Amino acid sequence: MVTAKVWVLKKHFEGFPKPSDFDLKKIELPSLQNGELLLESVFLSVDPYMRPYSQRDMKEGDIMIGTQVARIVESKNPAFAVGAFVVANSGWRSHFISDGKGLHLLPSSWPESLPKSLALGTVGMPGLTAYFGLFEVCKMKPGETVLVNAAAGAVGSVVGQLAKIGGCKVVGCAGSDDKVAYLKKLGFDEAFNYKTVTSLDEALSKASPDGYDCFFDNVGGEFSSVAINHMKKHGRIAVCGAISQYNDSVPQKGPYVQIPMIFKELRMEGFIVTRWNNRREEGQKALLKWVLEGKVKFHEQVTEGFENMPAAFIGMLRGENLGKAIVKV
Ligand SMILES: NC(=O)C1=CN([C@@H]2O[C@H](COP(=O)(O)OP(=O)(O)OC[C@H]3O[C@@H](n4cnc5c(N)ncnc54)[C@H](OP(=O)(O)O)[C@@H]3O)[C@@H](O)[C@H]2O)C=CC1
Ligand SMILES: CCCCC/C=C\CC(=O)/C=C/C=C/C=C\[C@@H](O)CCCC(=O)O
Repeated sequence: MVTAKVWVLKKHFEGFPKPSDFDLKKIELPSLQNGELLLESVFLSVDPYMRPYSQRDMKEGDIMIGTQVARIVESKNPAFAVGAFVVANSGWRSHFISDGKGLHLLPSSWPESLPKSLALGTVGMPGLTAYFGLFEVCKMKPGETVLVNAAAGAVGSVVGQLAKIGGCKVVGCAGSDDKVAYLKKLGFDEAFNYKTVTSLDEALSKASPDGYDCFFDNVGGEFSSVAINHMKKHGRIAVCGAISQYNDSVPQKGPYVQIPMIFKELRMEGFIVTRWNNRREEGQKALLKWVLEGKVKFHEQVTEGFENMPAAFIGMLRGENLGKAIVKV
């Protein structure tokens, strides 16, 4: 019998999640039935979506939602060999049993030199979000100017690098000087710390006096209300996330955007990356190639220990991560 450790949502979050909102429990796993496999989580992802989704999809006592890279420990399923690695969507669990549905084997071309945790970040859901958000929603063209916020994060850092590969000028913002330095290292043309600029309006004008063709919005709120006024005519806004609002107990009341939308004839489109689940392989192949060519660089904020999952999650929401926030079991 294998004892699995799991993190449950003890209490729905009110404002920022607190350690006391979580509970660590143990579950005895049964023996495998035919067709089943036993897996152990090796890397787990902590992502912003968990904050709003927990409110919408979970009840108190549920195991926290999330994805992991897991190793197959025992298998009664011929499609999955012991020792292979998969990406699963099984939540905050140290071990779990699966019937194989919803498991994605890591591509056989996955080089030993590359950390398998990238399958949760740059070459996984966040990287695919950047890929499809840029190519399918922003529809960026060479020579255009792209703005991205939360730019030093899992999604934003890939957005900026893909935009550079696509021949664009790239402006990014992040919440610390270290993150800004990282953006410059990644090749962003302009980068600023939105927490320390005296005026966001001036910072956006200085970074691109002619304005922006594409705005990849990860943050929402006040930033977006200002940024929309810096869009060029026929600009496109990809509404990817609104992390500035996820932890609000009382919803923010933003100024209205209709006038710039009309006057500049903007297109603003929200999206969820699962829209392109049928093109997952295409995106992963392209991202893996760019990583191996050194054209897309990555950084992971790795927290050691399953017991530190809540801390890693809260830390990410507070901006403590540079690059993808990962927990190594
Ligand atoms: N639509 C979709 O399918 C998907 C959407 N997303 C969204 O993309 C965004 C980025 O996700 P991801 O890359 O995984 O996360 P990140 O790795 O970027 O981590 C979150 C970052 O958000 C920034 N942040 C947190 N609070 C605020 C705030 N109040 N104002 C401004 N910035 C803040 C912090 O960076 P900083 O130091 O810059 O403040 C923090 O590091 C999120 O909104 C997420 O929900 C992600 C995946 C899929
Ligand atoms: C409930 C209001 C949601 C508002 C928008 C919030 C977040 C956007 C975002 O971050 C979306 C992330 C999408 C992730 C997609 C795929 C998975 O890896 C997560 C699957 C979660 C699930 O559906 O089980």
